[in-house]
Amino acid sequence: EILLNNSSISLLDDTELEEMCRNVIQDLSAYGLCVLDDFLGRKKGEAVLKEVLDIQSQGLLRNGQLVSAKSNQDQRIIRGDQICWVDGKEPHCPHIGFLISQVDAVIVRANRMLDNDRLGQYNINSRTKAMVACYPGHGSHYVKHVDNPNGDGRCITAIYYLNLDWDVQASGGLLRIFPEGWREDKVADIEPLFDRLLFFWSDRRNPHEVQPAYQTRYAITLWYFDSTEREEALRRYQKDSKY
Ligand SMILES: Cn1c(O)c(C(=O)NCC(=O)O)c(=O)c2ccccc21
Ligand SMILES: [Mn+2]
Repeated sequence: EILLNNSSISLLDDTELEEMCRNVIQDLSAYGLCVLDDFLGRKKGEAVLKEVLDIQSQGLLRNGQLVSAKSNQDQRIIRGDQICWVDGKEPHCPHIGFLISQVDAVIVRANRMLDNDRLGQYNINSRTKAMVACYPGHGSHYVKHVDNPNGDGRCITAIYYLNLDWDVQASGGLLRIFPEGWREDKVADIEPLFDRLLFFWSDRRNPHEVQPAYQTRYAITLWYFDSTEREEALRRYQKDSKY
């Protein structure tokens, strides 16, 4: 995992950053999720997209390992996603690195703003590498799951979407979150729109699924660790911490 450096420089000025973090904290506390649109702006967003397309054209995306699913009768392909991990320092993807630094800046600041150094009950000081994901279309999807069901340390999932002019009616690919505590019939449907940044608690509060996509669907995901839960998890599973 990667330690956050508290000096992540934000594109935003301090007031704007403070304002954005207040919004993130409020929404996470109230709904368990937060959507920020136009996070980088069109130009920088397109530069990130171009780097992802380059990664894909170089064949660096590997087929997402099959999820050992229970007896789901008709679902032949459990997941058609293709992924690769990027730490953002690589010379061939400076803009992905820039995106990561901007998300880090929000998390670092938000972590500092609330309850003397804690985001809610968390203290975040590290994260995973960035997972670049592509759903190739043809109905590729991701079954309902929880990112961190067993306390592996991950507390916030951050997903940045890269899909220009995405139309869910035609192309599917909706992220449907089933937030714990919401009324039975209430779900959060998030469209994977270009330059959209989504935060949500990574634990059992947010089961979610990616509905079948019929166009190529790109996203970059970062998972942020709570230091206490992470230390505990590393003690428990020293060997196989895959991040
Ligand atoms: C490809 N992909 C995922 O797309 C999601 C996920 O929940 N995505 C939500 C989304 O893209 O809106 C995952 O959670 C995930 C976890 C491990 C490996 C691959 C994974
Ligand atoms: Mn997930």
